[in-house]
Amino acid sequence: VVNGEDAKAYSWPWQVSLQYLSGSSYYHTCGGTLIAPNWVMTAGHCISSRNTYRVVLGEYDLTKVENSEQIFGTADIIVHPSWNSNCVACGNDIALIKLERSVIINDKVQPACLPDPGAVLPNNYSCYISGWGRLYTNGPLPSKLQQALLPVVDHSVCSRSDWWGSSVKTTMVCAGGDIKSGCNGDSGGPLNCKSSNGLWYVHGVTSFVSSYGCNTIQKPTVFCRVSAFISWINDTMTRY
Ligand SMILES: CC(C)c1ccc(NC(=O)[C@@H]2CCCN2C(=O)[C@H](CCCC[NH3+])NC(=O)C(F)(F)F)cc1
Repeated sequence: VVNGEDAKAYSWPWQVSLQYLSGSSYYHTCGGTLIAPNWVMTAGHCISSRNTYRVVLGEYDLTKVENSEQIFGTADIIVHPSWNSNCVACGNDIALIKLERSVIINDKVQPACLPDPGAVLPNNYSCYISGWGRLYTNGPLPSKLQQALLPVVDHSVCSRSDWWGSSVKTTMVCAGGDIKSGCNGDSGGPLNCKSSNGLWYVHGVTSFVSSYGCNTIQKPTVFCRVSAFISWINDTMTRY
């Protein structure tokens, strides 16, 4: 997250650190969202069949053991069947991870609410991105979870030729476009949006930023629009 701030510890209790095994150590590679006691939602581009992953919940400072962490192996990983790793512009950048067992729900680990099917947020609606992605383009990863307020940019603006043009589809959500943005390592994490009922809903899965720089003006962070995939999510959680 570029130009964000330290999140309050455990204030996004559905935030996940997806980590891959390299040698004898695990490394943070992507974010994710807990959506059920044994299911995590992340980005399709975070998954490689060559990797072994683990999922950490109740995480805050990646460099410390805080005794709130719950660590799980994966029982199954289902990448959206229409995800094409050669075409991030095509969308469908979403995957589901079935955990080897259910999490212990507590004040630091809770599932997120998902939006109603088809729900589209209006231009300028305030949402927060959260993650342990780079603090600036080509910069370091933070230790503590970061967050930044990113206003939603509706499709009509986001698809303007001097914005993302036809690279952005209606199955995506744009947010930001100024000096705040997601950055590499935030992939797969949540776009957290507060509803009028006072609950937080995850409307986006962090998908891409400009390859010219994470916080490039008029290149908002682009998210997979969760409300376009509710049926697939429910079907998949039922079938696997
Ligand atoms: C739509 C198309 C023109 C396009 C637009 C933007 C990109 N961006 C990028 O490639 C930049 C550079 C590093 C990784 N990256 C990204 O945007 C990666 C996803 C890459 C998926 C494609 N391999 N995502 C992230 O870094 C993020 F923002 F989700 F945390 C790539 C392609």
